[in-house]
Amino acid sequence: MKEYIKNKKDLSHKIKAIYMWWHKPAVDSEFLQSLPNLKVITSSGVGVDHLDLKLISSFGVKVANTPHAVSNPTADMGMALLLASARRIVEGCEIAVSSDTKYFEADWLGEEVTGATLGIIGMGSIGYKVAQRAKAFDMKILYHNRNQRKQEEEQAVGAIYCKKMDDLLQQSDFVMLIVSLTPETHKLIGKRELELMKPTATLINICRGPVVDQDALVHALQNGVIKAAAVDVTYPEPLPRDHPLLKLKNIIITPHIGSATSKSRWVMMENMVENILSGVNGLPLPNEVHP
Ligand SMILES: O=CC(=O)O
Repeated sequence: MKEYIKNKKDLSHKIKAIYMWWHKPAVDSEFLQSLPNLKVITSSGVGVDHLDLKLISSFGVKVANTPHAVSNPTADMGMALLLASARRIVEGCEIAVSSDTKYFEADWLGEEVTGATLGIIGMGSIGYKVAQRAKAFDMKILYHNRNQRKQEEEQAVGAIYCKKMDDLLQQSDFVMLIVSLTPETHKLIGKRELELMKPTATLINICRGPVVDQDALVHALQNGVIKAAAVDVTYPEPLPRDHPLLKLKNIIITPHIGSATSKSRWVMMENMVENILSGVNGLPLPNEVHP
């Protein structure tokens, strides 16, 4: 795209808005300088960790995202990973299709989700939707968040606030990560945090790979520090084919598909169009993200 714009000087002056589809194109100062009349950048999805918001704002350009498109399907994905991990669905599928029928005789058990404790780290809109789903499974819900939710919101899903993340880690059977990736949340879960978790617990990550120290996770899964993990995100994506996580039986890895539903893609496109139309017409952006 950069090359295209460089070769089309007349066009670059006409561009007022761009949409970014899954973090592309890369936006840096050279790119911003080449588009002097740019007013708005709208990014697909909710995470904006790929954008330097301060830099973009210094060029007088606004940024918007599409949070409403992704929250339901990503919450569904969190529950899908939780259930799949607890009931060992992927392994079970391998057993069912295996030619080795001896497998069927193995003493092979999963964990019950009903009544188990779910610890949600990051109680934004996706986190809250996970809590609504978990309530229907009669799970006990703990959450850690920068700000405590309103009492009526907590009561509606039966969620208990843990001011200290450590308390949540120590008490949960399933810990689900749903935070934005920022300098504060980079490697939020490392060796110390994994060691605080129960040896029977499962870590689920549906936000961003670098929120977990992946080397520490490999060590924890190899040595029974925690029981299992289920992650929709890693670093890098995809993992190199010889990565130690790919060799483990007690992890489920999916290829960053939290919002990958046909409905979500439609809503995303609609929301991006709304953001662009508002931005080029000088109106407030429906989903502006502030630096
Ligand atoms: O990863 C997906 C998103 O940021 O929406």
